[in-house]
Amino acid sequence: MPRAQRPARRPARPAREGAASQRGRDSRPAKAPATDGPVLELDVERIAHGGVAVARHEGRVVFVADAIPGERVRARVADASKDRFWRADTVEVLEASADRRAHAWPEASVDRAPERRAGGAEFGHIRMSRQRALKAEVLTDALSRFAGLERDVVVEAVDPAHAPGVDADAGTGWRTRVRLHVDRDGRVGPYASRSHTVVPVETLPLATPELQAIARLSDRFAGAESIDLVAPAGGAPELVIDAPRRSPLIHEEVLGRTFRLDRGGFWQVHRGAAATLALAVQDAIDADRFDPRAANLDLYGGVGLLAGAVIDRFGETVRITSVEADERATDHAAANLSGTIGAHAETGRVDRWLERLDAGADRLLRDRLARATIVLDPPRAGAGREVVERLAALKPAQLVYVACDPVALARDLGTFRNFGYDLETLRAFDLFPNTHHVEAVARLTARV
Ligand SMILES: C[S@@+](CC[C@H](N)C(=O)[O-])C[C@H]1O[C@@H](n2cnc3c(N)ncnc32)[C@H](O)[C@@H]1O
Repeated sequence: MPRAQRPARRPARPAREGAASQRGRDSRPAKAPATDGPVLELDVERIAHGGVAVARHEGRVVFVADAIPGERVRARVADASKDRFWRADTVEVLEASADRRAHAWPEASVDRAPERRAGGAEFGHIRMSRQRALKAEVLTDALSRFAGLERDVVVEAVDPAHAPGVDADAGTGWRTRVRLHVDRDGRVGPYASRSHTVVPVETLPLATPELQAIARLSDRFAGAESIDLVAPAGGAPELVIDAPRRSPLIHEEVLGRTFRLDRGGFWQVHRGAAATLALAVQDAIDADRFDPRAANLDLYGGVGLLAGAVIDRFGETVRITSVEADERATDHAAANLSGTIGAHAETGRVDRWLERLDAGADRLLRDRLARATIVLDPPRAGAGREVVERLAALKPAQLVYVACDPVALARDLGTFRNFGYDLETLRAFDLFPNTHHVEAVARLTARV
């Protein structure tokens, strides 16, 4: 039976986002978009990073929401505060793309006023194959602009075998974590796009069927701030009112491995994402370059998902250290990897941890690092120049970079190139159907 829990006291607000994305990076502006801006007729040219498309009005770039490249739309200007570009929301489609479809989440549809559209499904009006093609374009464009790499990318759908309950054709039923917000009247819903306005909803089609069943969307939660819905693979779905900072343990199961974690801790959101990424990392590692006795690393390791994937591919003799900033997650990683003698989990910020490693490494350790495979899965901002420089200086045999932001990935690949590491393989996955988000897994090796 699903359980509903309420802590005795209101906790500090956890640093997590709304329904649009739940990977722990916040890009919401503080203000609600204008509702009285001018309406423009626009020819939509191409897709941009961030789920909007590019059009032009009197020479100025206008980023348009809820449009598809090739369409002609009427769009209301929501933000004209910048000289270089404006933001606008489609209010009417004058010439529709052949790829336009009825929105996967009617409460996010262009039929509603922009400020009443549920956020978190900004590609829901686009056919699935075109959604993936647009995500591929964004990735290709970012690689070209920020890394100087000309490369075509295919965005792969999640294998249905790893995603029971997910409707792959509609891109629905996949979200195992949903954060909803509560308005002043106690009504519950996601924020509207780019705002803090709560949009009460009656449906949550992107959520897994078990979360849809327990969501209590017509209830009033007077005095509460947020509602979290969590559907772990290894237990009952839960509805949590105002999640406490310290949350109880849950279990996730991935390809025969069980992971324990905090209910409020980081975990991949799509029902099939953890398996997809574990397999993709296994696949990305070049076995000829892999040395189980080397000082292998799993950076930004969370509760040890990807270290576990490395061990599962290469066996229990693997030595690997998982590094993660969150102490609770590190504790779980230590427990989750405890079956492997050579696996360790350490708490630390990757930049500082690498600095200490570099300062203290003797010749033997440097040799083990030079034979290492380093997996890194940073948050949305990417690893950044300092971490990339430090990693390249260790001269590892190969790196496997898991990325949830195409521009951050491309920037870091550009830096890696400057320090002698080239992109060898790249795959991309549609782990966030009906949103603009895309995940990529890249292998880098030293230029010879
Ligand atoms: C995208 S998640 C990946 C987690 C894990 N690889 C997985 O797939 O479950 C990024 C992780 O990095 C951690 N993190 C964020 N910034 C960090 C930093 N500077 N140093 C170490 N860990 C960090 C977060 O707490 C989070 O667990």
